[in-house]
Amino acid sequence: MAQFQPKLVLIDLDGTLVDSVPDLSYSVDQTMLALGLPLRGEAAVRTWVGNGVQTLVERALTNTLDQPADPAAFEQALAIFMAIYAENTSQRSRLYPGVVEGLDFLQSCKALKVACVTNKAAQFTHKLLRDLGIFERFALIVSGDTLSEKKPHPLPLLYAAEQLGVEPTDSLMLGDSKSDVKAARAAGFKIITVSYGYNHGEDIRDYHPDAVIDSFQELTTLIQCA
Ligand SMILES: O=C(O)COP(=O)(O)O
Ligand SMILES: [Mg+2]
Repeated sequence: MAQFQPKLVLIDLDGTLVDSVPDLSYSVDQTMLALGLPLRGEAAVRTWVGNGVQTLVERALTNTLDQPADPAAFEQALAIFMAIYAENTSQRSRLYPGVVEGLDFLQSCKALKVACVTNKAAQFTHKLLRDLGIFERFALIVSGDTLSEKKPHPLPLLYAAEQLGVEPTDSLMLGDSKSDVKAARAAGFKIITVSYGYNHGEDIRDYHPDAVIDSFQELTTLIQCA
């Protein structure tokens, strides 16, 4: 990708800023234990994260990526998971190496706005960002339950751009999954993905983002301050 001069960078949360799977898989397994179901383990949960809390619970219940769960069992499991994850949102989760340096670089660009767009529900998004010390870094946070649609729908990206007064053609999404690529393409944003995140067991390169980075520190070579 040629060097890009965005006026807005939207950053995904799970798998991009934060390795949140240790807390998510702990909470999934505690939920399974409470329901008398087999534990699912961290490797499976890693392939299930990225489409919001409800889809994660449905996948955990069915032990599949795409089978529907029984509605009553789902409601029960969701309530248990929400209570456990509320108490286990951040203690096992970590910022990926290079994230702080990358945010420092983006925030050194005076004309650049930085926001967070995640499919994670707002109550968990805010707590996780606060507990890891980066809540104040974002001009706007759009969570999975902020709007009527989540990524891969373009609405959260278009909403953020509109709120911050930037055109989609001047905007860049930074994410880890095919939902981020699809949302960015549909919104008319550029898209850079990280190689280390969660993409349902698939190689993110197969979705043809504009660039793939191994660390946020590589942003200094890809992005020019406008
Ligand atoms: O699935 C989730 O809850 C969040 O996923 P995201 O931060 O990668 O959008
Ligand atoms: Mg993600």
